[in-house]
Amino acid sequence: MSTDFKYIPIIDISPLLARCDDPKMAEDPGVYEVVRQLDQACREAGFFYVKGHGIPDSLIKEVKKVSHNFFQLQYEEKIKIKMTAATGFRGYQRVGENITKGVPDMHEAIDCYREVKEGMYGELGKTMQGCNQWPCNPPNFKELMEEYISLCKDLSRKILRGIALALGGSPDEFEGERAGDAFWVMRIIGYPGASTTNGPGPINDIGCGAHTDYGLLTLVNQDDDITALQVRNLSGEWISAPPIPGTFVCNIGDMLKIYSNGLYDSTLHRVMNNSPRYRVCVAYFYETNFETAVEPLEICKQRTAGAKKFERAVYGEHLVSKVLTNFD
Ligand SMILES: N=C(N)NCCCC[C@H](N)C(=O)O
Ligand SMILES: O=C(O)CCC(=O)C(=O)O
Ligand SMILES: [Fe+2]
Repeated sequence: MSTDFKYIPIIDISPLLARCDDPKMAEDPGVYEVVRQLDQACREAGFFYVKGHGIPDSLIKEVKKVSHNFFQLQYEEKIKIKMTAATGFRGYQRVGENITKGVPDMHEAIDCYREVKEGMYGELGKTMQGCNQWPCNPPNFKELMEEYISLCKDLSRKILRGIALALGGSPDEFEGERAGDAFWVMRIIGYPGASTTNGPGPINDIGCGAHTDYGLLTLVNQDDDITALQVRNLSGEWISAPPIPGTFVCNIGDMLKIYSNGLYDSTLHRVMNNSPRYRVCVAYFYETNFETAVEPLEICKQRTAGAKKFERAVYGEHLVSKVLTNFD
């Protein structure tokens, strides 16, 4: 974020998607217009809504519905897929178990990651080794989520082709060695309603404390009717990202900040569910290849001559250091 934005722009990306795998996509006026809007949104807010994304509304809704149903179960039931170090930090965590900047978050969640097989990524990959743990109800929970993940992955890749053009690169800047074998994370998150935070039990109203996301691009599928996600602008004001039916909220992660040499920032955001109702959000995080060393792109260095140069980082190291400090 580098401005005092007051709202988060909405971008209809359908012209980009229509020409996305055409090598001449950059010459298309419709694509050009989407790229211009992406560039502006990424510079000004680091956040934007996408509509015209092509993921069926029925699937988007179903994913939230089964998530609500899971969180309504008794603790004994949810704990059957408990997240532990032995499962590569995959699975269910209770309210208060996730910690942001030292403070327990008022959310429960199921964390999922791309599968990491034994020996993959050597020593670095060890922390994340494991398979996802899925609730057994409904019986198609896993299948539904895997279908959703596959569509989110494809959509993220396509949005990044637009962002690559916006940075002045070629469309496949974030493919191949950089993100051609993208790692991904998905968090199915539940935020109890505000009234349940009175009396014994949860002790603050921060659903998720201020943080930035770790990778390239996040796709947020949030419940309709509850405004809880807030994004910080340059003056430090918290700007709401209310649900807009038919859209995803997208935001830039730390790896894209580095690639762009700070042209685009990974904007701080937090979640406060002040509504009395339980809120669900399913966040999909599209990342670089696990072992890729991320450094500012040459084209971005030229455009930011003299400005701060960001340090080289390895995504997998960044993720592991976060995962190891996210839980008590
Ligand atoms: N994979 C991603 N980006 N997860 C975002 C979680 C943010 C909260 C976490 N406790 C933290 O402090 O990072
Ligand atoms: O609940 C939300 O709207 C966003 C959650 C989030 O920022 C995250 O999980 O990284
Ligand atoms: Fe986030």
